[in-house]
Amino acid sequence: MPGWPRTVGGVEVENPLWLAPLAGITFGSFRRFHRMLGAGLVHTEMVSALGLKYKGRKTKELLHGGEGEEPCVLQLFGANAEDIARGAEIALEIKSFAALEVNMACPMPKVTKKGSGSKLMENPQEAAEMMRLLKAFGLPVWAKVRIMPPNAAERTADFCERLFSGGADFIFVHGRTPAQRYEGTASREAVAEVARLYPGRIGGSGDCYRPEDFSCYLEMGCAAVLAARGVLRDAFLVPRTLKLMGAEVPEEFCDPSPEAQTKILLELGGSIYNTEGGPLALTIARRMLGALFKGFAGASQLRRAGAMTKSWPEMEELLRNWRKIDFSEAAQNEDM
Ligand SMILES: Cc1cc2nc3c(=O)[nH]c(=O)nc-3n(C[C@H](O)[C@H](O)[C@H](O)COP(=O)(O)O)c2cc1C
Repeated sequence: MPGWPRTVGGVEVENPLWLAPLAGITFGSFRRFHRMLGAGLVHTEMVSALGLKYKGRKTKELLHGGEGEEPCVLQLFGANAEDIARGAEIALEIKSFAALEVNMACPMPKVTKKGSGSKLMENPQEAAEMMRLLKAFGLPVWAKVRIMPPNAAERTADFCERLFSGGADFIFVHGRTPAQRYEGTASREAVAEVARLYPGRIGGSGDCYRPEDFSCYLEMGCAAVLAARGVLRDAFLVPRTLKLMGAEVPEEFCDPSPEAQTKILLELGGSIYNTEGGPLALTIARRMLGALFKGFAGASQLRRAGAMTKSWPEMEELLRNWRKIDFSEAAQNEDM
């Protein structure tokens, strides 16, 4: 992309469109997939610092990644700075990361009731201490926050200032308050207000579904933007946006034929099957069917057939053969 690569938040990146942390989704194969499609940086899903501390095998599996995903940022969640630091220490014994990030944004009760996620926005001292302790690992230290509710004692910018004073190198601001969870509209203006105060140090998140959503955050002063639910609706959102921004993007990622999309989904599913296992391969492939094959004849029948598959090998078989299947009979029956 013109003017890139550049260093943002202490990490060298090819472009400012990055894959967000998504719990249950941004595991290794999914991260590699989106790096291949062009995302400038990827995130792990949020990983429990306490889970790492108590040697949870499942927690450690969340870190698995491998070649082709770099730069990858580790996102941790926890309620106190010591736990976060210990979690980071254990994680870095397993794998290296481009930066260490703390989740101060998750609004879900199972996270906030233990003092983690967006609950940390009510505890700025502990949040800043997390940044301070993470600095000791010599990697860039990042945080992801939400905008403050209107009645809060501090403004979003005040909270960010505390994190920067603690040593934060980069902060993502999601333009929803914790109480909004994932409902309503994200306030880009509230994110931009903070971005204008800290040029180059704020990333934006919230309601990025179309190329112009990403451009808007960048034009308003954000140094990077996160692709989150948007890539679950349109798998090719990032490459299409990059192309519009002037990046060189392989044509097969911008206007992919059904065959090319099938190949990509088979590769992703196969990689998940081999690395993370069959049940996850099936779940993600079903989900991705909704984000692929838009506008092609037989796509809705394929989605329906995919929803009926009971294992990844069955789904694989369907994907290999769907162009040869005559869905017309099924479609006729549906029309009746
Ligand atoms: C299924 C799902 C899982 C998420 N998991 C995380 C997470 O692990 N860590 C985090 O900081 N944010 C998480 N988020 C929030 C996203 O990273 C992003 O900030 C949010 O979805 C707003 O962007 P969007 O409106 O473009 O989807 C998650 C969101 C969704 C929908």
